[in-house]
Formats: sequence, structure tokens, C-alpha cells
Amino acid sequence: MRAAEQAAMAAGTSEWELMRRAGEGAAQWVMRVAAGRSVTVLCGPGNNGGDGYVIAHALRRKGYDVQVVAPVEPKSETALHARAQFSGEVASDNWLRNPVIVDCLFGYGLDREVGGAFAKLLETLSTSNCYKIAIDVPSAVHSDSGEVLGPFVQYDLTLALGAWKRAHFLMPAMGSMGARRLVRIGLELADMPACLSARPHFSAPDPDAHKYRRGLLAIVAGAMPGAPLLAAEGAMRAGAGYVKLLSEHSHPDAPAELVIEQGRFAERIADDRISAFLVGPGLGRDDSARDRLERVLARKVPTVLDADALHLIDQTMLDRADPAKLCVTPHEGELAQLCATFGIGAEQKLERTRALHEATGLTVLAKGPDTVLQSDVMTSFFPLGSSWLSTAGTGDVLAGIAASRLATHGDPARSCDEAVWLHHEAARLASPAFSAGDLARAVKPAMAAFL
Ligand SMILES: NC(=O)C1=CN([C@@H]2O[C@H](COP(=O)(O)OP(=O)(O)OC[C@H]3O[C@@H](n4cnc5c(N)ncnc54)[C@H](O)[C@@H]3O)[C@@H](O)[C@H]2O)[C@@H](O)CC1
Ligand SMILES: [K+]
Repeated sequence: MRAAEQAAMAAGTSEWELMRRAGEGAAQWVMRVAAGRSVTVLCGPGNNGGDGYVIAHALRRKGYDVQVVAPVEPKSETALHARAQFSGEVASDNWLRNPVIVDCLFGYGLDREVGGAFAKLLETLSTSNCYKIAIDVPSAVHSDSGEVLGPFVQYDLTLALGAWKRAHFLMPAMGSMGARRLVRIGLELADMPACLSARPHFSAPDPDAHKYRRGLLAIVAGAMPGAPLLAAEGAMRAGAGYVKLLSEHSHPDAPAELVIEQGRFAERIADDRISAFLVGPGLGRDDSARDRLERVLARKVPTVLDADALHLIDQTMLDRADPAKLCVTPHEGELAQLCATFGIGAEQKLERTRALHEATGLTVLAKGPDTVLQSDVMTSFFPLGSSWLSTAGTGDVLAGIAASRLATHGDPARSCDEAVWLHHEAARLASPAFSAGDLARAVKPAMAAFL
């Protein structure tokens, strides 16, 4: 964001012009929400506060009853310019009695814990019954890490200025923002190393498609029979032409269309029609599990590794594999395990995800409410999915979907990206209070949403 702003300024757009566009763009949203009601704008010392004065000025021009609350005077020249424009009331403290409050205390310049008068205002805001709008980011949120550095406020709307910041897609910040909207200010944002994943588009199978051409996915089962079956249920509905389960269990409840093969593991995985593997859900962590994983990795076929496979994989196995064809789909605990295995010391999710990719070459899909995908191309963030996904087995379904997509086209990053969207859409369609099985079945109507 800073680089894009610098580039715009170097190309002749003044900082004031960027602030004017940001403030007036945000004011359009505030007016839509306020719909004539009185508005209080909280203004801080930096350019976020400057945006606040522009918003207040724009509202006043439209006849709104607007009050600014600013504990301190602006410090930056551009913010002072904005302050000078606003001719309405500026108080240093008040009871925040208006029904709409716009928070412009701090933006991406927040660099320490919020204290003093600013913290007091945010505390009052947090208990107020008003409609709360955060400008750029909530004021106690660190825009790079998503950490909350002060009183927690639950906003109704957050207006990102110019571009999304990482905090818009990272917890805990993301959970406090309410609806998120982007106000464009004409910045050139091509070739960024991070982006918000764009909704994918799938196509129907080619006219000459057959089951192998659409992709044969082999799901490797192990100690526990349930998890790979759930993964298979998701996979069968996510695009692959043929899904096989290599399992030593009997699966009396398995659907008839799922092919289950027992025994002769080495021979079965040597089938060169297999276009992708999924290993991990229900695999177990004993010697037999390790042996299965090693054998699959040595095939150097596109593979999704999840669950137990993430506890078993190590550098020696990776040396015999082709990491560029592999994706791992860890939740928080599994990510911690992978970081321990590969000697990564980072603390935060985003840094861990990036460092793991750097160290191993694996495509990493770090799951959670704030899913992060790291490939050798870029870091991708995702819109928030249904919180009903927080139930057992949904990760197995996600792994199945990702592996199914991988079987169809062989691109690890793309398959993870598509899987997150399908998973979220399936959750939306299955909501509320679904089980993992319901979710897997909802992958079918979810596919239709991307055709
Ligand atoms: N630079 C630009 O070109 C543009 C910036 N814009 C706005 O400017 C914001 C960033 O502006 P700034 O870099 O001035 O940063 P902020 O407005 O976020 O605040 C920085 C100021 O707050 C102080 N500060 C930081 N943490 C504090 C704390 N915990 N307690 C007390 N004081 C604290 C800093 O010392 C500095 O004076 C963006 O978020 C956005 O809202 C927009 O106007 C668009 C254009
Ligand atoms: K803010």
C-alpha cells in the first residue's frame, strides 16, 4: 500500500489528492448508512485522522449534522490541511451520543498499544449502541499482522482505503470488522505479492471427456476408516472423473460409485492413470502409515497432504519427492507441527505459512477462519467463510475437494484456491448446523455456483 501510494505521488498525484479521494469515497458509504442521521467522526493525529476531516467536511456539505471528536490536533501537513477545511464543531471529548460513529483515530500508522484518551474513546465506542464504521482499519488493529493493540470494538462496517491490508483477512482483526468494503482511490496495484483470491470459474467437462481424462484421484486410507471416506464424498463432487479409495477396511456404508480397492498397495499406486493422490485423513501415524506416505511421495505425482501426513512428513521424505507438485493443508496445530519439523521459528500464521513455503517449496494452505494460501507465485487471502465450518470432519472434506481439483488439472496452488471457494460455498448452502457429511454432499450444488 505504501509503495503504491509512493508510486502515485511520484507520478504527480499529491498526498492531499489521495486523501481527498479516500475521504470522499468513504463519505459516500457513510451517507448511505447514516441516511440522514447525525454522525460523529473520531479523528486521530495522522492521515487516518485527515481522512476523518475530509469525511466530516463532505457530510457537512450534504447537510448532515456532523461532529468531530479529536483528542489531539493533527500532526501531518496533509491532515492539517484537511482539518482547516472542516468548519464544523470539533470537540476533544464527548459521550459519543450520535447514532453513527466513524472511527478515524489510527490507520496503518498504528505502531504501538493504544492508550490514554484514544483508548478511552474506543472503550466508550465498544459499549455504545451506535452503528460503527472503521475507516481503513479498526483503530486498535495492526494493519500488517491483524493483532488487536487496544480496546476491542466490534464494528458494523470497515472501509478499506485504496487497497486491502493484510489485517482485513487475518484473525483476530478480521472478526471485528463487520462487513468490509473497498474504497478505490486510483492506485496502481498490479504485481502485488499478495492478493484477495478472486472467485474462480470452472467449466463443464470437454465434449470428448472421459473419466480418466477428467482425472483419477486415489485417496490413500489407513488406520481410521471415516476420514478418508468423508474426503472421498467431497472429492466425488468436485470435478475428478474417477475417485478411488485404497483402503484395507470394509466400508459397508460407502456409496456405490466410490471404487474401493484393497491390498497390493505398491502395485495399485503404480497405476500411471492416477493424476493425483490424497494422503493423510485417517492415515494413522504408525510404520505402515509412514510406509504408505513414503511410497506415494516417491511417485512424484501431484498430491494433497493433510492430517496425519503432516505429522509424518520430514526432510528425508521431501528429498525423495517433488515439492512443486505437493500441497499441504494444515490447520493451526498441524502448521505448528510442520514448522517444528522444518525448523521454522516464526510466531504468526502469515509468517509461518510463508516461511514454510520458502523452506520446503510446498504449496501451503493454512486453514482456519483466516485461510492463507502461499504458493511460489503469491500469498492469497479469502473472504470469511461460514463459522459453522467449525465442526469435525470439515477439513477432510476440504482436502478431498482440493485433491479432486488437483486431479483435474494438476496445479497445486489453483486446486487449493478453488477448494477454499467450493468449501465456503458448500458451507453456505448446507448452513446452519451441518455435519461434515452434509457439507460433502453440498459440494455438488456448490460446483454449480462456479460454472
Ligand atoms: N499516505 C497516503 O497517501 C494516504 C493515506 N491515507 C490514510 O492514512 C492512513 C495512514 O496514515 P499515517 O501513516 O499518518 O498513520 P495513522 O493515521 O494511522 O497514524 C499515525 C500517527 O499516529 C501516531 N500513533 C501511532 N500509534 C499510536 C498510538 N498507539 N497511540 C498514539 N499515537 C499513535 C503516530 O505517531 C502518527 O503520528 C491510512 O490508514 C489511511 O487512512 C489515505 O488518506 C489515503 C492516502
Ligand atoms: K481507523
